[in-house]
Order: sequence, then C-alpha cells, then structure tokens
Amino acid sequence: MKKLTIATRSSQLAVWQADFIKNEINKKYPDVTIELKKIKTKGDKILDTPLAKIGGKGLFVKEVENALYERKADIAVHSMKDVPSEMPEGMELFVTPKRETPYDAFLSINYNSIDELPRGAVVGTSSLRRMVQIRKRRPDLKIENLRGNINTRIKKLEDGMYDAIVLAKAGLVRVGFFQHLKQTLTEDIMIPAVCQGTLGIEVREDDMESKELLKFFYDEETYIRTKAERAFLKTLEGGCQVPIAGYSILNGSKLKLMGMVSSLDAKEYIYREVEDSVENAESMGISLAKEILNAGGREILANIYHEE
Ligand SMILES: NCc1[nH]cc(CCC(=O)O)c1CC(=O)O
Repeated sequence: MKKLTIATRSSQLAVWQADFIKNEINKKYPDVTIELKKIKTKGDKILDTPLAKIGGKGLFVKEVENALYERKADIAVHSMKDVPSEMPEGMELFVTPKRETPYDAFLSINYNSIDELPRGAVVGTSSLRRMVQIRKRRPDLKIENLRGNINTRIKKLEDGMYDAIVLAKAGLVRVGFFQHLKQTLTEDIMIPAVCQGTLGIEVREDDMESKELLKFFYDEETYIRTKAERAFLKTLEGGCQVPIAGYSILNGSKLKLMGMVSSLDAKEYIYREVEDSVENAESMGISLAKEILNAGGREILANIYHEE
C-alpha cells in the first residue's frame, strides 16, 4: 500500500488522535503516505446545546464514517466512547489500540478534590454519566452544562464560570495539558464511560489491504475489555448520551466488570458488578446489563428517553 487517507473529526483532540495513528503506522511502514481528512461534524458545530439534546447515537461518528462509504477515506479513527454499539452494514471496527487512561479528571483552580469543594460549588461537565455520579456523592453541588473542546472548557474554568470541571483524562494526556488537574477520579469515585480512553479504527469490511496494515495495533487486554464493556452497553441499548457507566479491570485470567445506570436526579442509582473468567467477557457484559435492567434499570432508561 502506498497511500492511506484517515478520516477524523476536526476537533483538536480528534486530530491529535488521528495523527497519533498516522505516526504509529509510519513508524512501522515509513513508505506509506498518509493524509488526514478532517470533517467538521454537527457535534462539533453546535456548541451551545447539551450533548444529550442534540441527540442521536453516533453524533460524532456518522459524518466521519460517511467519508469511508464515499471512498474519500480508507480508515476512520474514532473515540470508542462515541461509537454506537451497532456497526452499519459493510463497516467494521477492526482494531482498538492499547487503551489510554480510562478515568475522568477533576480540574479546579482553588480546590484539590471533589470532596474539598465547598457547599453549593459549581461544577461543569458535558455528560449525564458524570453529572449523576457527582450528584450521588455531593448532592449539594450545582452541576452546569459544559461543552466545547478541551481549550474552551479550560478557558471557562479560568474565567471563573465554574469552581471545577470534570472531563476525560485521556484527552488531557493526549494533548499534554495538565494544568489545573487536581484529582484523577478512579472508579471508586466515578465509574468511567464504556471504552473511555480507547480509540477504534474503522474500515470497510472488504478492505483487506488496510486491515493488513492495521493488524499490529492489536492489544489483547484492550480487546477483551472493549468486548465486555460494549456488550454491556449494547444490551442496555444506550448511547453515550444517557447516565450509564461501564468499566472493566483485567486481572490475570479474571475479568471484573462494573456497571451503573441512574436516574437524572441520582435518586435511583443502580450499581452491580460481576467477576468471571476472561473467556466469558462478552456474556458477562450481557448478563450484567440484564441484571441492572431487571433491578429497575429498564424503567429508569425508559423515563429518560421519554423526557427528551
Ligand atoms: N464525548 C466526547 C469525547 N469523546 C472522547 C473523549 C475523550 C477521549 C476518550 O475517551 O478517548 C471526549 C471528551 C470528554 O469526554 O471529555
């Protein structure tokens, strides 16, 4: 293969991610000429509306994927967190490179941790999953919507619009921005989103040449965790626009999978976990989701979809 075009969203983080994949490929195959095709998606253009309201699964993904359909690009690099659990006809999520940190990050100018925030402090976040987990831990805090790329979000913190903001740590690590980072929210404080920190490379199913080129990205641990977490999400039929968390830890041949579904006010909050052999990664995801649905998750999710 001589030339490869990578489709990506046009946000700073997405371009960083596509560049990263480009450079990794070139380290291994210096002769391949790689170009980026940057696509400004609806999710990137509408910045004043909460993500949950712009709606639709695959908000950040579909328009990038179209470039593959139209053969304007060979592969697409996505944040797995944004990729719907059902892939469209003819497309394949071929490989998930080694996962970056899955956790959320707490950024503040004056406070060192979420527990240190004074009563009634204002916290900015763009995700319902983060909102409900903050609410559950600190019902006194005021949670406000925060959108925009990393720079914009941090600027809003610096401008004093929020006492703290919470966003994906992987994004900060990738662009090398650690200012105001005060606390990493591990899963005992905030359960990450399904596949947060994981990239997914999508190809046309019949594109054997690209697949051959991408094979070396395979990382077994990321593969297993992706499988378990995505099976969980798929069974819940949730996108990233609902208060769902799912996170797995691999320990030798054992996989632990944690799941959470909550009402928006965090008054109904269901958490369950399972542990089993890695061979059962996918079935664990399915059974954990069913357990949560049957414990009241079904009604919680139905209510949230109804309110939209
Ligand atoms: N929903 C947007 C989005 N999709 C992926 C990331 C972060 C990087 C990752 O999870 O790999 C972000 C930003 C954020 O949630 O703060």
